[in-house]
Amino acid sequence: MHISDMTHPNQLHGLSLRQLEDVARQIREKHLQTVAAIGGHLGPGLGVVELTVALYQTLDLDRDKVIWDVGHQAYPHKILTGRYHRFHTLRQKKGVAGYLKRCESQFDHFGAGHASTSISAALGMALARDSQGEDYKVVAIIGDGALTGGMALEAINHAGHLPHTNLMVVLNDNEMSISPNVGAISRYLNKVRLSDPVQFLSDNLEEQFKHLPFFGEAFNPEMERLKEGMKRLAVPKVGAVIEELGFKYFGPIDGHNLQELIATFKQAHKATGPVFVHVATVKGKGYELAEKDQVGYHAQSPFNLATGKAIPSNTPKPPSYSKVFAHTLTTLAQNNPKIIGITAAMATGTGLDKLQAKLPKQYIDVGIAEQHGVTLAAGLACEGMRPVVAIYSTFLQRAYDQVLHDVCIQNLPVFFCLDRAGIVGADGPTHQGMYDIAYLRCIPNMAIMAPKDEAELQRMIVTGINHTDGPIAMRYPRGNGIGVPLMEEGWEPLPIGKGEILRNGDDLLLVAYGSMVNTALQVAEVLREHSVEATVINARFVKPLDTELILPLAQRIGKVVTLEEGCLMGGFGSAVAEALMDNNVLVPLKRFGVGDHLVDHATPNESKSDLGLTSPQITEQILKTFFSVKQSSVVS
Ligand SMILES: Cc1ncc(C[n+]2csc(CCOP(=O)(O)OP(=O)(O)O)c2C)c(N)n1
Ligand SMILES: CC(=O)[C@@H](O)[C@H](O)COP(=O)(O)O
Ligand SMILES: [Mg+2]
Repeated sequence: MHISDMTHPNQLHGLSLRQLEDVARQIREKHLQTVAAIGGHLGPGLGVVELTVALYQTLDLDRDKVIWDVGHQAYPHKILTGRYHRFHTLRQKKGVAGYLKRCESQFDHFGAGHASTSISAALGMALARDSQGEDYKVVAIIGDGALTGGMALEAINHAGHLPHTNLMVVLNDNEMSISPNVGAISRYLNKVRLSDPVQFLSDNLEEQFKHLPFFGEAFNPEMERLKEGMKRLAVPKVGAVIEELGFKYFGPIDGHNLQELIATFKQAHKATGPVFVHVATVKGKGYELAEKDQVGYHAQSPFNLATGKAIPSNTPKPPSYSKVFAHTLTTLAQNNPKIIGITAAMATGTGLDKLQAKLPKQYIDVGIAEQHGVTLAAGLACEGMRPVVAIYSTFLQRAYDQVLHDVCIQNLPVFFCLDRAGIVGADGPTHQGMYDIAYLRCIPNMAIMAPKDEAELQRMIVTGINHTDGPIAMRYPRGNGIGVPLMEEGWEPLPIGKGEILRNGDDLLLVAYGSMVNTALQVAEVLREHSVEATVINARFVKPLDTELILPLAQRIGKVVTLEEGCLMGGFGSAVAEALMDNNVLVPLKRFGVGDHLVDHATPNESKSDLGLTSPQITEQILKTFFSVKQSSVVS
């Protein structure tokens, strides 16, 4: 069977073990070739090739449901479910998504992207099945990293309390999150991984019993109860925690041994109630470089398969915002032991691994536990520490009540550094940093700022560290800075709530925020060619907004445009609009940002173009709206 002919996972049924092993080999090859060519998540999917083939061989995916946690590891799933021929479009505009999407395939039973949701969704489907008198299997596949997320534990708590609800949870335990996994649960699982399979020991004891005369042959309920009790006592307490939580535990099993996987899944399918199958895998399995550097090969840009090296880009690029953030914070932390950097399993993505390396005592990785991380920071702030929560804009959504309830209501000095704020590109709608301006701006006590470039980022970090009157949040985009000179130290803090005028002009007021300030300057230059002179303001803060600067200029110039890389509803433009209206400055205003719709996976430039957020598009819209200049007369 060639996987290019596979359109339905049920085609795995009836294949011999050798044929299944060949299918696994082909999938691994396709996964490797594709990710090397176009980039994406490499290690996670390599680790679940056999798990996917074995599980799907024991399911009927015309009826049964499979829910992958996160979904970054589900490339084998995509290859087996009819997307082989489109797989080369992975994470590209209008191509195959990087995570599961219900609208993409009948076999993507639940979408994700954010971790720790699979067991909740699976339990919901199982309860729906039972209430409708249906009879199909529901299986959640969750990684050991995702299992550190509170939602997963909430779902286990619920499922374990429903002894008659058939649900399988498959733990893909590779001892890794993006970085090495953290926490007591991970430690326990690692200990269990090293034990003999519970099932094997239990069956082995059963065999021994048969040779003991007093147990006899005839079925005797009393004796059965005695045997079960002795087995429970004799079998080491591996998996005991899981069993005590109401799950029947199977494992740990070798996640790359198809025969063992298939036998265990078949046995586990026979069990009733909640079932937990613990599968020990190797992240990056089958590609030596990824097995050796499991952090570095979690995700890759296009790379040379033979050397493992990223394909070099032709033009040298400025440092990334994350890199500048990490360097600046680490430098400040060296002189301030109260600074504690907190990440929720995103040490490499945020750059906090640099702080960890230099000042491990001032670094905390809470695992995929954003809610815990924020309230942990609140506790640290209560006791005079200077907690800095480095977190992607999209992942802070997971801890919204903790920001509001535990930090802002108590007006605690927590510094939130929101990376990946704005359009992120290939990760698509689940990862866009689209909403942080809106979701934070409405919370009392929160100050909110965004730098125009990587040099101002450094000044804002000092500003945030020094701001101890209450909580403060700073957002910055994914990717490289714009290439301005950076200072090694001695960064000057900024006055809270104050913007700056970057350019003067009497015909239009351009008020820009964060990553769109550079765009505003580009727009102003092109407008000049149409004899339109614009004033450009770098707002720096959306809360408090610098109304002393903005309102008089708006009143005098009489035409206002706002620019932000975020949702328009409740965003920066809304803040300016509210300030104009509340102060009776009734002038024409046009806001540029992201409308009330999701932003799908594409390159950031493709998304900006689709959203009308490129400089030429904004210029054209301004000329048309305010200066009745015809379309497409704009020099691009
Ligand atoms: C709520 C949330 N926080 C952080 C992330 C970023 N993230 C993506 S995959 C990953 C690690 C997941 O580890 P695990 O579940 O063990 O899967 P593995 O990569 O090991 O296959 C993290 C932290 C996320 N997707 N969702
Ligand atoms: C699957 C997941 O959520 C992370 O791996 C995410 O894709 C990282 O995003 P960046 O590539 O922007 O760090
Ligand atoms: Mg893992």
